[in-house]
Amino acid sequence: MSGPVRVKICGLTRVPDVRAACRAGADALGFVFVPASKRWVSPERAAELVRAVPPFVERVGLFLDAEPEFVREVLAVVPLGLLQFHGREEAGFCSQFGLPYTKAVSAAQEPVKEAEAAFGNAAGILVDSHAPGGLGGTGHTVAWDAIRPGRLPLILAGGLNSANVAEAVRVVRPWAVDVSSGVETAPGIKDPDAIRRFIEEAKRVN
Ligand SMILES: O=C(O)c1ccccc1N[C@@H]1O[C@H](COP(=O)(O)O)[C@@H](O)[C@H]1O
Repeated sequence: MSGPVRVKICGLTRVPDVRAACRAGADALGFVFVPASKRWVSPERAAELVRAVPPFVERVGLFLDAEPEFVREVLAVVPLGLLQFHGREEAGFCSQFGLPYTKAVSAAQEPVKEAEAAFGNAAGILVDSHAPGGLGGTGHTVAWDAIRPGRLPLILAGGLNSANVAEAVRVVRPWAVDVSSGVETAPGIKDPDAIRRFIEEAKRVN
């Protein structure tokens, strides 16, 4: 890792939360296009949310075993800059949309090195506590000391919050951290104070 860790706030569903995250210094915002998720947003709703995102804040679309036609439908309506795949997608699938992508892998099931071999053209590997095929955003942490960053930027997710993110960054030294449930009062409903505290805590680690 070099410089302060980057922070992605994921699972936004409301314009005021988008604005609060940007004001607090978020580097990236995530929009969940997974119908079974409580944080699901329709493409039209996501387009409205993305209109509230200022320049230089990355807009990330999260998918889980979606049909390629659905990803294209979303891209036709929502100007995303990065795709995040959370299911059993393979590298060929992930790279067909003309946008950089990150691949989520389960910390317990796939070491980062193996993931990098399988997803060599990814922009980064996201380590989460989810099992492939299952839903993410569980709020469960992963065993940080078992994670060995490889050559690709590593994004650490899974159960992070303002009380544990500084320690997680110190142990793993990721390129970025990603949080959803740790800054919420309910799924999809973000708490501006929790977002602000989370970003402060993450970025204070040298
Ligand atoms: O947030 C969701 O509902 C979700 C659904 C399907 C796949 C991933 C999902 N969220 C992602 O899971 C990680 C960890 O989240 P948490 O901080 O533990 O709640 C993060 O990348 C979310 O974007």
